Amino acid sequence: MPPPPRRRGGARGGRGGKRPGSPYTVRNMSDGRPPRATQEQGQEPQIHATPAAHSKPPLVVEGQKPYSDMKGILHPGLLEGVDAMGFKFMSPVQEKVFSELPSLSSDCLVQAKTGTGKTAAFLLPAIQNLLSGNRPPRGGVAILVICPTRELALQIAKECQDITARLPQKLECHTAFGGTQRASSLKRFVTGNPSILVATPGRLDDILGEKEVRERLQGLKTLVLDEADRMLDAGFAPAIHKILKRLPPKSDGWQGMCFSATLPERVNDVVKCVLFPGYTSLSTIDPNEAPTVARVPQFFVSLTSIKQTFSALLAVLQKEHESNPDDFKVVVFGTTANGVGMLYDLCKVALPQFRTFELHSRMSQNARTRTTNEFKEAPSGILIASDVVGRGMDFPNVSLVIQLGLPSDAEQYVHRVGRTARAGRDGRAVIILFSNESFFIHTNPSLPIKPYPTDIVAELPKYQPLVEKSFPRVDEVAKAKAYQAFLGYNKTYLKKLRLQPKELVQVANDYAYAMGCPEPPMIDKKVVGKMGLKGVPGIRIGSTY
Ligand SMILES: Nc1ncnc2c1ncn2[C@@H]1O[C@H](COP(=O)(O)OP(=O)(O)OP(=O)(O)O)[C@@H](O)[C@H]1O
Repeated sequence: MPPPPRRRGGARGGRGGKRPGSPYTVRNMSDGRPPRATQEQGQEPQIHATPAAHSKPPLVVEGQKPYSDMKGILHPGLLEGVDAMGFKFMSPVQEKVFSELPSLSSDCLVQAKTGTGKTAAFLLPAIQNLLSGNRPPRGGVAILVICPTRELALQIAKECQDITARLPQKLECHTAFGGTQRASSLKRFVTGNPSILVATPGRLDDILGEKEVRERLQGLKTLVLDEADRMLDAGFAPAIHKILKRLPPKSDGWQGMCFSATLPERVNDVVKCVLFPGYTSLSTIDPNEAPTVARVPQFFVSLTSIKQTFSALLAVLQKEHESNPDDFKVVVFGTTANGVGMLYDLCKVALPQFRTFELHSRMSQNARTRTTNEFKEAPSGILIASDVVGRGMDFPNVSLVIQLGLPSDAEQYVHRVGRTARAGRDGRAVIILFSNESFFIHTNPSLPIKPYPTDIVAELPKYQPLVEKSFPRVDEVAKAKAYQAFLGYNKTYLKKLRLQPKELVQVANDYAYAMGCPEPPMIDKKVVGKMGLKGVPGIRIGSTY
């Protein structure tokens, strides 16, 4: 039985208000210079406006308070700003923050589902706070937002720019993230008047080494950790702690705000570094409910062999397209950047009828920003992506999310699913796992993932010829890199996959055969050593690229 046709946001009727149709620019540590026509390597990235309001139904459900109720609490310029963005009513998390925070400058830990307006829920109180007289001297940063990825930093800065666009006095929002020229952007920052700074941890930590930058942050009023659980996990926590050491001490009284769709228990132990004891904890999620959006039917396809991976991906894409040809904007998540590069090459060859996009950390920042903008504006198409856009990114109208391979944890699964069904729309999600990865479904029973409604596996032989015909046209180096990345990624999950190193190599070799490789690509001796796979039979030592 094919999946039923989907309804998209229409039941809520009406559309959001008008948004300007021209591209917005976000300054990257700049002081308001006009947008560039093209983007040169290392120069300021620009992010385009989310497409005009005609594609954007309101996020709100009946019974939410209108923003007009905030007269006298929010600055009239901010109210005009949100109105121009099409925000007539507060989303539940926005309403909760305004009604339940003891004051707009209170410390808080806030959880709400993906795509429900958390960005405005932290920007509005923080900016209002700044406007109410809590402004540091000229050139000082009042609001610092730290988030995990460059794309997200640009997106948050753009939303900040939209929100503040109608204020009588311009507030400069700067960004700081890697992949852009450090010296010139730093100069713009220290010579500008940056009231708000949106940054990723690596570059922020780096520029805080400069005395002038530290001085700019001495009057900090609000620190926001967006995707707080990610910012405080083992990967980012060391950088965050280093950053905190160079900011004014918490005892200076700055406000701490931590936001995420997922806040696992362990976060409570670490948020103390930015929140005072007694902080307000807010959630719009019932504790017995899964933190995925209820409107997203979620399915899994369990493969008997890794060899079926590619035919399964093509099968799911084609099936989903057949059932909803007019509503087909898809994000496919792979597990590694090189794996994503190869999948993109495959899809480009095998599915020429669709517009395909690729986005991962091995691309230049310019290419990443360009693809982000293009996919935001595309009415349909397939984005093959790694986790650089797994959290926070707001690509309008994504109708389907496919995850190919094991997510690192339940939180990552939830955030990826959250790229669909945003701002009140509907969406679907499918995860494709091979037998050893299927434990993910059983070990996360709270996730509402059901078997895919049709027996995809039985139909795979139909799709195999397309895989076999397409792979000879995919670059051999891309395949070799994907193979190596597959081994490296899965090596870290050996125990969970219930595989011995030798068995993993066999699985990886099957993956290579499925890509049409006559024999497994060679791997450099040093790399094999680093992976801890030295001496494991089945690996071919040598150099492929
Ligand atoms: N009050 C509102 N009315 C209409 N649209 C809104 C409102 N608030 C936010 N939106 C829109 O909803 C979409 C999702 O918002 P946002 O990106 O802030 O979600 P989020 O909760 O931060 O998601 P994630 O958990 O993925 O980071 C955006 O397109 C935003 O412009």
